[in-house]
Amino acid sequence: MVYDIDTFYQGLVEHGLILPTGIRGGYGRGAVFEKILRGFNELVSRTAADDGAEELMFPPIVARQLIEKVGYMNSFPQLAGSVHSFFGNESQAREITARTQAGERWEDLLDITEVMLTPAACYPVYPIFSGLLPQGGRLVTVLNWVYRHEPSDEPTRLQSFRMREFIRVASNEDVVQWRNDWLQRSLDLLRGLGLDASSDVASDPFFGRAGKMMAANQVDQKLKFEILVPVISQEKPTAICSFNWHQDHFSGKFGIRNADDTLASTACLGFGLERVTLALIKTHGFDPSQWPEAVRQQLAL
Ligand SMILES: Nc1ncnc2c1ncn2[C@@H]1O[C@H](COP(=O)(O)OP(=O)(O)OP(=O)(O)O)[C@@H](O)[C@H]1O
Ligand SMILES: [Zn+2]
Repeated sequence: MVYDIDTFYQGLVEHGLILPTGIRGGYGRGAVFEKILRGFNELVSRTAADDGAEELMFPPIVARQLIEKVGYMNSFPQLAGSVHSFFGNESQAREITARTQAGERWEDLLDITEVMLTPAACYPVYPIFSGLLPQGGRLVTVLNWVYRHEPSDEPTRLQSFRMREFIRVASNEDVVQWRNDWLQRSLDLLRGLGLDASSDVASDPFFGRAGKMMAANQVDQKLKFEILVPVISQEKPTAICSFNWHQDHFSGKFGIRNADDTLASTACLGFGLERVTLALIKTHGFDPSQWPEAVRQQLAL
């Protein structure tokens, strides 16, 4: 297999799988790309069918207060996306028109709104767990568009993409057991699609010098695992699925308690749906009609 970012990108464009928009990491997705992505998402749903996860849906915006409360701006300010709008009067509106027509900067005429773009599909879920959990805790699944400010020419690094997540809230033991089970289940699922998947301990891209220590701590405590598949490089495989154990980070902030009144623990796992789709395309080729029959069947292609 040859790994070259430009050739891969060109191939994706030539086969109509992705549609350039002029935004780095913001290309459109063609019908075939979407069919693969949805096929995979449904395969995940079938795999998890007996778990009885509650399926919830949120818009791709979150309350600014939620972002502040979970400390996102301390950890990942470089990735944040903030929504601003216009609150001014007639003359200020005319000023915007004049400046945009003159090619001048105009954003100082905007103000922040009450919302930010959702950085991870699981964030809106934690506040709804507040209070006393039922015996055995809860399991929720969500699919959402997320935003991260990391413009790049790599087709696997997007500014906006979809995450299919499962979020478990329960006692420490139950949450860790659930995470371990799903790590193996996800590996089996991805290998069953012919992907060269392996797992490893990982860390989040925390900002700055203090962030380096947080990342080291995360690795030491094995709080984050990733499943990796070679997509744009053999030496540096791409994370297509992540498992995060937050311990009592969210439970403490939102007052989430187990049925026995102890502080709960949370964990989430997220499939990066575009990355899984790209890993399948890289592995099996640009034309899904030529993919192995067993893979086509599982994805209902
Ligand atoms: N820039 C990106 N472009 C495309 N896919 C991405 C990008 N960043 C992350 N992903 C995908 O999303 C998955 C989850 O990302 P990440 O681990 O950062 O979020 P998370 O597990 O929800 O973390 P947390 O909830 O703790 O913020 C990754 O495994 C990857 O597949
Ligand atoms: Zn998550």
